[in-house]
Parts: sequence; structure tokens; C-alpha cells
Amino acid sequence: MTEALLAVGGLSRSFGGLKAVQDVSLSVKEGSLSALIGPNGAGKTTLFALMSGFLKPDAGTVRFADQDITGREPHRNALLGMTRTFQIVKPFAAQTVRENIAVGAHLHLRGRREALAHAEAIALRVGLAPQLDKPASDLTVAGRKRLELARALATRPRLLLLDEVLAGLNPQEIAEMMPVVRGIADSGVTVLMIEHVMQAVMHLAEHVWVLAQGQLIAEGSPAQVTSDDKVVEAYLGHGTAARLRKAASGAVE
Ligand SMILES: Nc1ncnc2c1ncn2[C@@H]1O[C@H](COP(=O)(O)OP(=O)(O)OP(=O)(O)O)[C@@H](O)[C@H]1O
Repeated sequence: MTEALLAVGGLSRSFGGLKAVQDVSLSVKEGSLSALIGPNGAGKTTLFALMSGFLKPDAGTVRFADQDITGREPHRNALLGMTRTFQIVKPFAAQTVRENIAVGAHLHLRGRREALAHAEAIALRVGLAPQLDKPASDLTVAGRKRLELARALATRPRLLLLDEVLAGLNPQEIAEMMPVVRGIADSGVTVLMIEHVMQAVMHLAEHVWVLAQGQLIAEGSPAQVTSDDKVVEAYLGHGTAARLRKAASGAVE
């Protein structure tokens, strides 16, 4: 059986009276590509922040790569191999794409030349090679999303937490980005993605967790969770759920 690379147990966090994450337990298998879905405000980003050390939990534990990392700072977790991306992408606008990616590479590489060379290799993986020497401010939204992915990849993660890398992209850009995410997972990086684009969840994820009002309400394969009544009520709605099931079964409308 494949070992869990990340395991959280009984994780909770409140903001004042708001229970943003309540008693969440889940484990992410090494080598898997899985998804965390749920309505706006469900607690998904808060859960990522608790996993990666950007927030401290009120209760519960986080284990990563066989170590208890509960409450440990993000940069120490990154050194251990856990890196997250952010929903709002903020590159260093005046610097080139290459220099931006090298920022991530500096986690493990001291030398500037080495980091810049590593940046070039990463750019190839995410389709940014033609833009390497352009300022990051020249990138489109889709390009910035790729850059965010590249900066995270440059830290050489074992686990990549992707926070809505497809948000704000048009259907064609989504279709172009999906193989990039798949390619990252195929290269051996474990991926957990927060995603609202259900088409991507259905095509990419082997396992899905569903969060609503801070609590896990379902988990399973994409087909299982999209036919779960609780998920349909809390998140998808009947129309979307029916369309997803139809698409998954290959039926022609
Ligand atoms: N730093 C904070 N201080 C106070 N409340 C917060 C803070 N961060 C998140 N919240 C609240 O916690 C709840 C969960 O927010 P979170 O961003 O984790 O949800 P989400 O599932 O990621 O939503 P979305 O899909 O819209 O990104 C929301 O009600 C949010 O307003």
C-alpha cells in the first residue's frame, strides 16, 4: 500500500466565532493527484494554510513525510518538500520570468547562475520558455498562473498544494493548463489542488475531498462525490451534478 505523504488529524481553526475548519482529518497518498472542493467560504484555503504552516491550528495535527510538522513555519515545510501556491498571483513585476522562477530555486540553490539555469528547466515544464526574458508584468493572466506554478515547482516540492490555478482562465486556457498539472503529477510530485473548475477535477483527480462550512462532508472518486446527495445540495446543485455525470459516462447530449 502507498504511504500517506501528508496526514492531518482533527484539524480545527476558528476566526473569532467563525469555525473556518472543523475537525478535518484526511491523508494524501504519495504520488497521487487529488482535489479539495467545496463552496466559497468552505474553509479550503484555510485548510491549505494550516497544512503548510501559514496558520496555526487551534487543535489537531499535521504530519508530513513522517514528521509532526504541526505549527511549523512555512519555509521549514518548504525545505522539507511542501510548497503551496496562492489564489492571488503576485509576481515581481519588473523582474523577468526567469528571475521570478529563480526565487523559488533559491530555496535549495545558493548560486545565482545555478538558480537561473534551474529556472530555465522549470519554464520548459510549464510552457513559459518563450517568455523567459520578458518582464513578468508582460504576462497574461494565464501566463501569471503558469509563473506561479513554476515558482512553486522550482522549490523542488514533494507535495504541491495548488490553490485554484485555473481560476480566471478561459476554456481554452483551462484545456491548455490541465496537461501541465497532469505532467507535474506524472513527474512524481504529489499534487493536492483546490479547484472550482469541475471539468478539471473530473479529468485530473483520482480522489476528491469535499468541504462545506469547515467540515468534510464527502470523499471518494470524482464520480462518487458528484453523485453524493450532500455534495449536490451543498455545492454542485442538481443541474451541474447531472451534467458532470453525463459527461463522465461519455453520453452525448
Ligand atoms: N484571516 C481570516 N480572518 C477572519 N476570517 C477569515 C480569515 N481567513 C478566512 N476567513 C473566513 O473563514 C471562512 C473560510 O474561508 P476560506 O478562504 O478558507 O474559504 P475557501 O473555501 O477557500 O473559499 P473560496 O473558495 O471562496 O476561496 C470564510 O468565512 C472566511 O471569510
